[in-house]
Amino acid sequence: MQEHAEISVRPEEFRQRGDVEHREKTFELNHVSVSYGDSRAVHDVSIDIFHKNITALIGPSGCGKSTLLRSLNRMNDLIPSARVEGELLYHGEDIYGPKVDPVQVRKVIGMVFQKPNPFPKSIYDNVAFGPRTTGMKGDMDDIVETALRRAGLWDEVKDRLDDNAYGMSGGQQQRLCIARCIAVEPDVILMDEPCSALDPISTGRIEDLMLELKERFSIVIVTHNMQQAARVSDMTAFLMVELTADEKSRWGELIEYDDTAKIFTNPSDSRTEDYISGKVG
Ligand SMILES: Nc1ncnc2c1ncn2[C@@H]1O[C@H](COP(=O)(O)OP(=O)(O)OP(=O)(O)O)[C@@H](O)[C@H]1O
Repeated sequence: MQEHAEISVRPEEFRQRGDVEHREKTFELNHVSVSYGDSRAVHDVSIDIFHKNITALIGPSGCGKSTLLRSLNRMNDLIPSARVEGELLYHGEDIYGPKVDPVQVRKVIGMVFQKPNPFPKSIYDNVAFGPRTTGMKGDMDDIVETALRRAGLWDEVKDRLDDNAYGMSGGQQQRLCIARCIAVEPDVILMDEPCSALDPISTGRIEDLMLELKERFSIVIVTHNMQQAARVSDMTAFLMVELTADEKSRWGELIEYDDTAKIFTNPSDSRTEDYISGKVG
């Protein structure tokens, strides 16, 4: 953590607090909107995202799920036209505060992408990359092994750590990317459709892994797969694309946010029900 950063919560410190296992807020979004240039992608989202929960963002293509996800760790900063409005608090602190270092934010709030994107390096070096870059203390072999174990990959790769990551299967590569993300001990893992490039067996392994990882990390996942959201998530946010009458402008809006069980069995909004039941979408 750089001295000037306003974000003062350290994951290890947060984990040591004994009384926060459930429903402690990791994020508070108050009237968050994200635009690209003049075009609004997500409008006026207010939700709390809870500690050690899996939170799913679902909704039809273009409703702004990925945009909203990227706003949680300032990945949108990397898109020059992107602008975030409203208040986005992380453990009570403004993540867009003027003194916050976005690089530090992305270390504490890691991200796994749709397509596995390992570096063209050895399996070991992929996992060691983050800890080396951030100057993490400790024995590097231990750090790498712990991350690979937590990602459910150790037994498969322990005898080939020097092999190039490109020689792994897609599912293994995605678990390697998860290992790379957790090697720097983040607090939150953002996952943008992490299984969409994977076969059903690899998808099942990642879902099992998510359920294990939430013992330690908060997870926010964008998924097109409603069964996946229903299977793994604790909370679900459903977004939809809204259109102006002349259909010239469109933007994403939050329709409903609740316990996943409620969203999938007894949603409050008929639009959620229509989407979940496949009537629209
Ligand atoms: N880098 C960008 N520059 C300009 N517009 C963008 C950019 N990324 C997304 N958008 C626009 O923002 C809106 C929301 O896109 P976003 O990818 O967040 O939606 P999504 O719900 O994740 O979609 P999908 O499910 O298809 O991935 C869309 O209209 C999209 O065209």
